[in-house]
Amino acid sequence: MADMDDENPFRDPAGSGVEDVDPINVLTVDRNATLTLGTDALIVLDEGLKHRRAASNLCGLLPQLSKTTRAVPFYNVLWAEVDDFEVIIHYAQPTGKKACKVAYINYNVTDKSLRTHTKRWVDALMDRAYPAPTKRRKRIKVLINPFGGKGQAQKIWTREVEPLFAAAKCEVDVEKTAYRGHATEIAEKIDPNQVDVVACASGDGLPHEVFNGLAKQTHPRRALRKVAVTQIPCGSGNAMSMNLNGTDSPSLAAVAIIKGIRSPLDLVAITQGGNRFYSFLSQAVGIIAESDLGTESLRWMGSFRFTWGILVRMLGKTVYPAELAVVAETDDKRAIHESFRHAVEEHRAAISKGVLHDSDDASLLEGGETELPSLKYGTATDPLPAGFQTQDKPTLGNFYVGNMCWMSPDAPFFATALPSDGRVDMINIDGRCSRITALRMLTEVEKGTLMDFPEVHYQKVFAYRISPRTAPTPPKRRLRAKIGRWLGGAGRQKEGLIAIDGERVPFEPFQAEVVPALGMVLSKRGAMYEFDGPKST
Ligand SMILES: Nc1ncnc2c1ncn2[C@@H]1O[C@H](COP(=O)(O)OP(=O)(O)OP(=O)(O)O)[C@@H](O)[C@H]1O
Repeated sequence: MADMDDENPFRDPAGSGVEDVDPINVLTVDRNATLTLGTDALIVLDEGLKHRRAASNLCGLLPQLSKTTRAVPFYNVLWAEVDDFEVIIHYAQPTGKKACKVAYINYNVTDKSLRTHTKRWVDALMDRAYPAPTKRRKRIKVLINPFGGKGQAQKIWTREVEPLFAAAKCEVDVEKTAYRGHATEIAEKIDPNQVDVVACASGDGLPHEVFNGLAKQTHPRRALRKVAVTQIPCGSGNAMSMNLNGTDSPSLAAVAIIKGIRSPLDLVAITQGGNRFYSFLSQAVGIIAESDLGTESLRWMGSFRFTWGILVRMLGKTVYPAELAVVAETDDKRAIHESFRHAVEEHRAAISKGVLHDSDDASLLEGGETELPSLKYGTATDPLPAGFQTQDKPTLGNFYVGNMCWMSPDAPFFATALPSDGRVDMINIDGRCSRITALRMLTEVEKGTLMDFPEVHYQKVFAYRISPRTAPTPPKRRLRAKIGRWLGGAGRQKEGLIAIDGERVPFEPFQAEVVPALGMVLSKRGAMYEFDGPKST
């Protein structure tokens, strides 16, 4: 894809390959204009552009524009068709670094002998705009959470996203969520044969509900495998879009969805008490859960409340005691980096050979396995099975488990996370680590190098059980603890917090196990997140 290695998907590719082009790639539309299929982009060469622009040139006061060519990366091309002899191209035009809008190119082919060539040329443009295995004209069920983030989801959808989906001729069906849990109910009833994609105009709460709704269908495995879950970032937490669309801009995310490749995603089966559900993003006990869920009274701070919440608790050396039992693959950071690098290289090789497959697993889709896989390690209330390594952690500070890399726009906590490697990445940090180190960690998170701190225990994990306890406060420190809680926004909080995909669950033991490739998402790259790996080892 044109933008695979580039932050800005709308760059004009340098050297788009107009020299030495095969005549089959050139469409002469009139005496002065040609459209050429370059290496990465459509090249519009139009002598007329010069004159047209000159006409609005404020009586010659502005310097004459001489630009007669422009390049539209194939990634930006949303649709192309020919109607009689009129060639119509819809594309996403950048409007600054973090947004785009629909624009059009229209030309009449004047030479009537070119009918067959024109048709072939337009087909070839569409093939480049949607290289295999990208599906065209996706059937998208859009769910809008009118209260997500700053309550702008409806407006964002109408102004920024809907026109792009329409220009790409996607089939769209829109529904607003009316209450908590509504997205689960909708997803439970979706016909997987009629819907390719559920796009959640929301934060990470709706995708969580949609995965769990699909998991409640009569043939859940099939539904989870067929319907790709995506996010149009409109919430306060937009991690899914950061990881898969590479952006938290709604319009750029819309293009990423239009051009997205179906990619399997591991889901994490969670059991707690009698409940069973799936997590797609993260589980947190302690500082992260508290900074996310326990800072409601600090909403006036905007997104800074998370950082503030973490700072106050870190500086107060807050601990969250728990018993932790883990089935891990490894905690050797060098080996983890190494296997991540290997996965990146394999993926690059697959792209350069053009062997990215569409992830439609025929055996699952055609009447194969349709039920949810049974739990390998039982539930949180069963006796702990063999194979779990148990440790008491009386001074645990941060327990954070991620299935994706980015947890927020500046925070690639889990630098080596992969979408479907059958493992989750687990971070444990002792709450007594020095304040200076804690501050350094906070500032290093954005580089993706948190895992390299010796104080950070980092593991690749298949399953775990955590049983958190409330830390007793020694009588002498009660006042200090109270002030700390108040400063951190948790003045009225009575018990500890657990966040799963950013949503609160009861403060009780839970067990988690990775179910490889159970879910389906759309991604820009296939089997990788939009993160180029940690900056050091
Ligand atoms: N109409 C509605 N009224 C109230 N809650 C809703 C409604 N629609 C969806 N929700 C709930 O809102 C929660 C948060 O949604 P979402 O993740 O989209 O927004 P957010 O702003 O990122 O989240 P948060 O409020 O957790 O910061 C979800 O659990 C969802 O079930």
